Amino acid sequence: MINTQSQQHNLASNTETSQKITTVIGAGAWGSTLATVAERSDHHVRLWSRYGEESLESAIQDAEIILSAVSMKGVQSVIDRVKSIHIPENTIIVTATKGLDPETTHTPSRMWKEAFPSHPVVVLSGPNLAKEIQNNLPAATVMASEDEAAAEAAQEMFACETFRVYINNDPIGTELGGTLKNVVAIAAGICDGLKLGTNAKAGLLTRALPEMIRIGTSLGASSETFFGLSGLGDLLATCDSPLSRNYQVGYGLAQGKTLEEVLNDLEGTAEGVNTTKVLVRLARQEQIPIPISGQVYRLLKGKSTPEQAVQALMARELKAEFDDIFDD
Ligand SMILES: NC(=O)C1=CN([C@@H]2O[C@H](COP(=O)(O)OP(=O)(O)OC[C@H]3O[C@@H](n4cnc5c(N)ncnc54)[C@H](O)[C@@H]3O)[C@@H](O)[C@H]2O)C=CC1
Ligand SMILES: O=C(CO)COP(=O)(O)O
Repeated sequence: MINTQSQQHNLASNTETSQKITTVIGAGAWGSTLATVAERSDHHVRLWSRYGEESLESAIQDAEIILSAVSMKGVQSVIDRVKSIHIPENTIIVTATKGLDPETTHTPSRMWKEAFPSHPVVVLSGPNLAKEIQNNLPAATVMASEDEAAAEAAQEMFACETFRVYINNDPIGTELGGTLKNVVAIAAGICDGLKLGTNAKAGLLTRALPEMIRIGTSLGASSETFFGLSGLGDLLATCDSPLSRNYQVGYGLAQGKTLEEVLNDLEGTAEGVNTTKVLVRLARQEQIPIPISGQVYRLLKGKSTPEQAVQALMARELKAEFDDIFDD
């Protein structure tokens, strides 16, 4: 098992000549887990950490796939570092980060594609709580790319008995499903922390999905993708599990803790905190209604309490369930 972020590891044996090489950048919870998964699939895996001794250049040399699993705040600097090294144009870049860039509002796959326009870029996203996968429990995920051959190569590289990998051709939808559900997971944690019950939770998640779809389709995603593993699938996983860091943030806020206190106690990264801020900016720009995410935003900013957020959502103007259903 991989248990340190401070070293670069060769996870497979030294007989790398006949094996395909995957380099995983970022040895946090998700990067370490994905390195273990690729090793289970019998590939040669290198796990690179910024704290390790091996240079990035040496770690990515001859890699067929470079997978980035760093948190959002590290994406641009990792891109810049990889860009300073020549990588052949057939090297596949896989991004597993679930976040939005606070400067540009762009997704990680868009940032990678802008930096490497000639390289195939694949998004990995799905209901994938790292701890369960580390414990070898079965899970399914999606590799999404406009380049089918690249998605298939990544699928083959990571699929194993306990990790079932699907492919699709909607990278932006796949990426936004996994990213936007982190905001909803904060709301779900609040809902459970306040003990609002099963009906409230079902109502919350069901009404949150159209918010995700409205934003996603405005950015070019297909609405169908949000009903797949990376959308609805990841909503179900993250919004119902105390393993989720985003859920833990909401749960802690519902206990009356401040955001600072919650984040101090948290193990790892809760991307939903930053994503909420970027999402609200995006929604304002595009004039897209996102009432649930908007309440999460107010809460994170300290502008309302969890109880006030619930009241505000329940007191909204009454409306039809689906837009335009009574139009001719
Ligand atoms: N942990 C999980 O269950 C899952 C996490 N994800 C996503 O994967 C991403 C990473 O999550 P975790 O591994 O859980 O977070 P983590 O907090 O455990 O690890 C983040 C990693 O990013 C690295 N990093 C940050 N800035 C960097 C920089 N400038 N240069 C190089 N490395 C840098 C850190 O050193 C650390 O190894 C997040 O976007 C998260 O949403 C996706 C699916 C599952
Ligand atoms: O994305 C995840 C599961 O698919 C992990 O969720 P958290 O980042 O909330 O822990």
